[in-house]
Amino acid sequence: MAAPKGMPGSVQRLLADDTYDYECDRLGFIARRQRIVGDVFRFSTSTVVVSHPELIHHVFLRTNTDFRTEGGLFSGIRTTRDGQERITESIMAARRKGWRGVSRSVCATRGADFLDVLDTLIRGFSGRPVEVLPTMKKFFTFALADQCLGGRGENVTSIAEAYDASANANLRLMNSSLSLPSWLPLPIVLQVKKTRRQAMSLLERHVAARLALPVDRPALDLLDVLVACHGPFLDTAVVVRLLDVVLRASQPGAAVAWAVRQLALRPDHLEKVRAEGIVVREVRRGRSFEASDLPYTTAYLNELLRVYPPTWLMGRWVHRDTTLSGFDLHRGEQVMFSAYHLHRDPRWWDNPDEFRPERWLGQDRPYAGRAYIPFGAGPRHCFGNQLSITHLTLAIAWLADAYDIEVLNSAAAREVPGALLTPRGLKARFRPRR
Ligand code: HEM
Repeated sequence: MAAPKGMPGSVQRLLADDTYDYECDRLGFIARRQRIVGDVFRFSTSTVVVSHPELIHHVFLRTNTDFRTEGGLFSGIRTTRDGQERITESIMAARRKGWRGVSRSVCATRGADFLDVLDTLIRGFSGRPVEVLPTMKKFFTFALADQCLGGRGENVTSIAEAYDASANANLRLMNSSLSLPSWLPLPIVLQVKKTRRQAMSLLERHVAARLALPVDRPALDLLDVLVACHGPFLDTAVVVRLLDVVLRASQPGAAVAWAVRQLALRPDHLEKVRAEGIVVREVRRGRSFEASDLPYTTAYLNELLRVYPPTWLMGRWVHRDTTLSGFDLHRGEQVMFSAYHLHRDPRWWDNPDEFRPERWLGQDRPYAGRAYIPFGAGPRHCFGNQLSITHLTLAIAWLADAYDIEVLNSAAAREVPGALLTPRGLKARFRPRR
């Protein structure tokens, strides 16, 4: 495929592109290239990186037309063009039904259950050291499975277990930046396929049982919404979509892990979150809730997602030949952009390296232009953003209020920019305060 003419960046080196340099230091590599080359640069013959918020926004807005999100080998069960089209249509149909994540009212009424499960889990460790990231990922997998599939009281535990195994295999695969062909019989590829098949078959049975219920019923969870707009789409498309949704539990899991680390590092912020503890205790007793009831914790979460965006790197496939900022892009190429770097760019933020939740408490947005994208933007922005904001605000407020948190290896827990940005290896102790 011909490279776009005139685009700055590496001219292909013999047998290599920038992959090696990138693999040595992903975050540093992007920052350096952007500084030296500019806001658009070529990473390899088929990949372009953009860093300017307006250009990123153009890509977001032109998704579903010039650009596509689906396209990777493991983004869905079907990799045929036809299958991808159906999945895209299924998602967009659910969005047309008004689904912007799980509705606020459903989130609110389930707040007490959510906190009960979190508290039981953390108390169960009885002050012993906890591996924070896997614990939180697993917790959110169960919380999401409940919210997306279990609104009618079905037991979704075994589906959540299968999802957890599938998510772990998937993350191991995605942490590698190599594109592995799906037919290659490598253990990791086989593991991804096997765990996904297991989760799929449990899910298919769950969906079939739900489809057998009367049609005119109120939507209590995401499955109800997808079933309602199921219409001409295959059941499998619904199932694939659901699998994808619950796999996203790793993202709130990563965000809470960052919160645990950050709260322990900054007792001044911890005290301000604790000052809102009374609200979260009332939620646990059944009071309904919106994130705005906890203004400081909400600001804290915004800052956390700025400095440590779990989806730190996003991308689009070029669906049809087009241009971006005057450069030609060809079908099949990829455009990548980094929320991490955008959120720390001094052109759009004051003192971007400072972790300061207070920047979110003023009347005005604390950034210029469109420089804040933890949940993406445009027609394919995050499906679960409302749910995540609700869950994360509650979880952070509860952990701060109910526990003394001691992080055991803050310096050693590395900022790992794999498929997600995570504090890999973080360990902490939680001691009940009352
Ligand atoms: C801290 C939590 C989360 C973060 C930071 C996050 C971030 C994102 C981002 C940045 C995107 C857009 C990716 C892109 O444009 O390429 C996205 C898409 C998506 N998110 Fe989330 N997400 C979170 C939680 C969730 C949860 C809990 C769910 C499930 C309910 C979810 C479901 C989805 C889905 C289904 C998409 C794809 C939407 C589409 O293709 O139309 N996310 N998320």
